Amino acid sequence: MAASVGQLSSQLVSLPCAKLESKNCQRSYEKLLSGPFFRGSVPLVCKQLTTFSPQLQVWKHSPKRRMMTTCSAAVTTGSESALAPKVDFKKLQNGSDIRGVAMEGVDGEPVTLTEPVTEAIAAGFAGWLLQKKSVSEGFVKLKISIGHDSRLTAKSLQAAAARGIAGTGLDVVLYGLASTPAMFNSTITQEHDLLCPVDGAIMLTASHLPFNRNGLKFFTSAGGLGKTDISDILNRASKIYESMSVQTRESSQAAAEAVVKEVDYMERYTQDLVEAVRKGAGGIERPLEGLHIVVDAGNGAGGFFAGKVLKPLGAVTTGSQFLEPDGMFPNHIPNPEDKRAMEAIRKAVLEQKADLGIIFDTDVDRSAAVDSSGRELNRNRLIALMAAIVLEEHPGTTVVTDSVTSDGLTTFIEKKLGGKHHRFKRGYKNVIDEGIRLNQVGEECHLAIETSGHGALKENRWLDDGAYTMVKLLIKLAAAKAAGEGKGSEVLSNLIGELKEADFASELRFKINQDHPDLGSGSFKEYGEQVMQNLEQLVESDSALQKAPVNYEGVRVSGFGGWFLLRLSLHDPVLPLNIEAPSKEAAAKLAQAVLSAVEGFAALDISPLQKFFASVS
Ligand SMILES: O=P(O)(O)OC[C@H]1O[C@H](O)[C@H](O)[C@@H](O)[C@@H]1O
Repeated sequence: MAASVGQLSSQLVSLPCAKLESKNCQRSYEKLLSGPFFRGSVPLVCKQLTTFSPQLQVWKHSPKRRMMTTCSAAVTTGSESALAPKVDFKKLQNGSDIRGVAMEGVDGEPVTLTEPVTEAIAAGFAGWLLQKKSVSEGFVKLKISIGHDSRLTAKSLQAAAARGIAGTGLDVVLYGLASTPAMFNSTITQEHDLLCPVDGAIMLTASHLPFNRNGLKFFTSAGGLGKTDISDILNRASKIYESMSVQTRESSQAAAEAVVKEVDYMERYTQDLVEAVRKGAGGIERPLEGLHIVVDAGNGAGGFFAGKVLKPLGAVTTGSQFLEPDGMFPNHIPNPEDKRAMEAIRKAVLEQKADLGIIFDTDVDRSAAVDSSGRELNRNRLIALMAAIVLEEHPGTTVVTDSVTSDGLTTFIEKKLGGKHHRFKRGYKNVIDEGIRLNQVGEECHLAIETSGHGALKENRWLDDGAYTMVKLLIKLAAAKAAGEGKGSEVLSNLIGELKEADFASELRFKINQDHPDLGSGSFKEYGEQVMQNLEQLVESDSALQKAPVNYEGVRVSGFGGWFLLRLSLHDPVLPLNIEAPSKEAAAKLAQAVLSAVEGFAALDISPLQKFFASVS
């Protein structure tokens, strides 16, 4: 662990010193320094590099280094001033996650998730956990595991989080590069040699967000923490941060040096995935023998899946791509909802003539697939596929999804599969919590899944695990192969053969300008509500349009053979509009209805609608 990282000033960017030792990261930094993000940030980067020069031997021969070391920017080392910036911890909350800007590099995005802030948040989590556990179990020395994705700030924030926990008197186990679901699993794995189960787990990740961000997710054996607990932790963190001094940070550093241990937990986690496929395939050791499956990890944390899961199961993985972690994400955004990302894995499948393609987001809580014909199995199609598999196992069960799912999906789940589609709200935590709630009130539900690719199964403790979602597809594929049924991934494609899809689907996002006088003294949320109320009134007076009889979020309307949903974004001052229709003309009619309702709202940027009309005319 890089101890001197602990002396970093919060005003400086956190450089992942350990990461710079790898060629990959060196390349990433060269790219960062010569790329468009670097403009205007020279003095700041110089400051950091000067500060960290002992650890930056690796840059000695880089031509960029001369430029950096000749910069006259003052060197800042750890001091009282390191904690001077006031931090609004509440602003770091993003639903049930914590997210912030962890490094410089994007104009107008100052660093908010510094090392001292991360240290305070981790200490806040430790305090929260201590309170929970001591209430229920009496005093025991608790352990917290920490893992991270491939981000450039991963190592330095991991060190900061370790200090925060150790300073509270708890033990710390570092996993290094890990997946979000693996972190949850570490709270339930029973294996003394691995120091498991841990009492709490932290994953450092900002999912698919740009390279300069990072964040924290928290788990206990009861699952991921919810919004209320995150607010509580941030409250505690704010107080801890205010009382931090050089002395307290030094003693946390000393505590960390004494208690931090490292463990290869991913070895165990991947073994569990391998065993799950073997078991599902009827106990065959290499059930994927003869299948060619390519993986695209988008340079996130999911590269393990090819070598540690697919290969031991017998699959050929030639042509798998972007498996090496690289926090600059140089190839595409690791996001199975992203068109470029899906195109990249589609191309790989077709070029390799592979049977299946698998793609993960950065921290592997989301995934999608591509069949052997190059058909993308993401969004509604992935939900339909998972519903088909789960409903074979649990006839009649309810499937909970987010709000932007299609009407075709409802028909498929209810008419073809005989299940019940419960279309709920956007947000993976909302969807998963609703699945859990339904079971509690006596409605059987085995699958809760979002179009984003977050999918959670009751059989997997309601954990949204992108790797486990793929395990379910692999079991199906292995069974078909053993039975000599179908070629490639036909068995998967056939399962959703009757899913009706709209010829036209689009998502437009209207920004609300929070500084616009039209907002008056109200919030953007209130403004968004007004827009939606206006739309609702207009729909009621238009006989061509029908409001959805059951709806949990925004305004969902059917008409002209299609539907639209206007809702408030979960996090941003944005109103996203989803439209699906049988033709461009029908889509234009639906969009026209929305336009008439929103055009009077001056703070709303409706230019995406104008562009939309231009594209469909
Ligand atoms: O409401 P939006 O801006 O579309 O964002 C909604 C999305 O936000 C995050 O990415 C969550 O992880 C997703 O679960 C959620 O669906």
